[in-house]
Amino acid sequence: MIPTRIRGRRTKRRPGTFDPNDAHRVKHTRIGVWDLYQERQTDLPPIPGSSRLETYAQIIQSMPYVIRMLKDILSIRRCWILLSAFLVVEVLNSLVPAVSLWYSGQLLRLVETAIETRTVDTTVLIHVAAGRMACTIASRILQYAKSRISFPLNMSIKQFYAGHIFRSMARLDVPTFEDSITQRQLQSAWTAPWGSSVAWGTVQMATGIVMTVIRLISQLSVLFAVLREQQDGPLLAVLSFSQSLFTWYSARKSVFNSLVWAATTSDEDYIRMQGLKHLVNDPPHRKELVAGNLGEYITTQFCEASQRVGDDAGDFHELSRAHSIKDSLSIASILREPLRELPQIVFTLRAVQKPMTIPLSLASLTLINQTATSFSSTLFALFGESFSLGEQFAEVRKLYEIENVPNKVVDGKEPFPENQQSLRSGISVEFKNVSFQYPGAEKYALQNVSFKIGAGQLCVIVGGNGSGKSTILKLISRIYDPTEGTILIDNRDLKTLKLADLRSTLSILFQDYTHFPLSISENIALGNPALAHDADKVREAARLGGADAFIDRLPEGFDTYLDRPVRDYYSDLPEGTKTLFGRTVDYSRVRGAGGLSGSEASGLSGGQMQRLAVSRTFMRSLSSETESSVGMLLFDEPSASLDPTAEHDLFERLRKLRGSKTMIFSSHRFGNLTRHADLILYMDDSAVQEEGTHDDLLKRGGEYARIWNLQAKAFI
Ligand SMILES: Nc1ncnc2c1ncn2[C@@H]1O[C@H](COP(=O)(O)OP(=O)(O)OP(=O)(O)O)[C@@H](O)[C@H]1O
Repeated sequence: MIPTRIRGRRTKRRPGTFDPNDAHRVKHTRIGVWDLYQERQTDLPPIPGSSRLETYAQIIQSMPYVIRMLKDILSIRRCWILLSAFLVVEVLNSLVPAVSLWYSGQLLRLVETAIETRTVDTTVLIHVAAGRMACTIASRILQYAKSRISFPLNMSIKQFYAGHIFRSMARLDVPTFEDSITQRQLQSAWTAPWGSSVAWGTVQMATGIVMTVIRLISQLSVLFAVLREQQDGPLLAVLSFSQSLFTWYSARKSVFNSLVWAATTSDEDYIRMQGLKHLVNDPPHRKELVAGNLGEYITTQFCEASQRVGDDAGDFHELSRAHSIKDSLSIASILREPLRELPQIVFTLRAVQKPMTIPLSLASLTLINQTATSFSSTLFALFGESFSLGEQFAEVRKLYEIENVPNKVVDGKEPFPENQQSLRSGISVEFKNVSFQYPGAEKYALQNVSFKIGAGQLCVIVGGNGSGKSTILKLISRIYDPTEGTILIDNRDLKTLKLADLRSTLSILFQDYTHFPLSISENIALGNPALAHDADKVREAARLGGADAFIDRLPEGFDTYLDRPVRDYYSDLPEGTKTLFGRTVDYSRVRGAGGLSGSEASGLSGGQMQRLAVSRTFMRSLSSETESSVGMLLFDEPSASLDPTAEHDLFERLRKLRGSKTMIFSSHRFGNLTRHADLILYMDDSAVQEEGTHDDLLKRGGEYARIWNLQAKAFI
């Protein structure tokens, strides 16, 4: 059990080490996918709160989505049983205060009879007193049952919606994903408070409000019936209500503490899920995700991993909270409530013994006092909840609307290519008066650009920084659409072609390539999801990309995670603890803070990173099974971080392996590549200034020739 006792002080750092394997001093607990190690006799700090989501919309507008959400929740396995049980427990729970009040009224009546007639029915007295006690115990047990049912219900709902959101996000293109409105929408759907889901929060809030109303009405009816004939009732009620308000306010204060504990997970599927989540969530990966047609594959992978892990796949703090709830039904906690009631029972019994000396109004006071405490806090909760209901329903609407966010790059209808075999001899591409502005940018990245690259040609685009080279490659792969002009692929308008078909015929290495927070093997394999499980192909691609040698030197080889997407948790470790769970302890992090951290340093050089990216491209374009599915290879500065030998080797391999497919390079460097090019486009100021072969351009004596001579002289 994780103790949750709250203490208002921080423990002092002390010398020594924290060794999770020291069974004498450290206790191990398994919580879902997490292993928690606690120094004995220490507590886990409570989890800090999180902010409310900002939304403003009408309940009516969101109602169809709320109904759909309910249908979805009921369709989840086990959920309708859990939800029914949850509702039954909630209804019973909200009726308990009224029943309890009724018993108190009966006690009052007994006192009244005792004063008037000097007699008491002992059997009824015992019956009523026992009933009153049973109510408090029932209330505690119902609360426990509620927590136990809520947890699996929440987890199932959360898993369901994680898949839903993941799918909605994976299908978005770059301009839509970069759009700030879409970003906000995704953010609110993905990051719910306390790791719970919007859907579960809505269920809780809606049932909470209904139950609060039931509780208030039943309490009020019973109180009215009981106090009908009592004098001084209103005055006593006002006094009691102000007292209970004060109690309610002061009970809200809490303090945090920090003690020695650490938690880690070694669940492969959970770690991978977090990696995939980053992949779909982080903007730097979006281009490759879109161009690589990875959406469907990673969604399947995520859902499969999610299914394998099941409900254990939770954030550490969330699971630990549930774990502490599970163990919180102690004898002391059951007795606490009855003990609080004891004074009233004792008072009543005394009233029975000496009816003449105790004024009846004192008994009424106790009753009203007690009711007021629960009544006022319930009423306040109701106010708070009804204010947020509209907001919460709007969250549900957003949750469903993200699956309908239209992509800005509109899909074409025509299949491509007509003949798969034709890809072997490459694809032609033509720009006709193309101009392009990045969303939100004032300047044109391309202005009135026209050129034609024939099928099977090797084209090199050269030019200074910001001249528009990368933009040409992004437009060919429809990461963006031109603002003006037309692009033809094999003489067909690019926009009419099915996006998935088009992208599967292209293999692109972006200049600002990213690495996914997954294993090295998967980083390469995602170049071609169809062959992702073929370890030999992955190794071959790594060899062609010049990455196999350094990967083999890594302790975990191809299984190495470049960025471990799941962090370890620890708090107040003794200073001597340099490593934990085989990894370096990072003291700079806020200790015990929840959520996903930034990435761990991968320790690879820029050149090694680039080799990995090139390997991914090889995986896509040069595996024999898929040879015919790629007809054009696009490389944006593939050798920027490579040393001269590695660059030379890479170009040789690329030239040999491309066969007769079209290949386009973007480069700053003039030389090795440009001399072999069928076509050179020299770009400057967002436009193509010169075009032709190396010899043509040298003869022409323009800017290309000038820069070539400049570079050649530098090596003399
Ligand atoms: N995502 C973007 N949003 C806004 N402007 C952009 C974006 N990407 C590029 N630009 C701008 O568009 C212009 C062309 O950029 P592009 O990346 O095509 O140039 P480049 O020739 O590839 O440059 P480099 O050689 O430095 O890679 C530049 O002015 C650049 O600042």
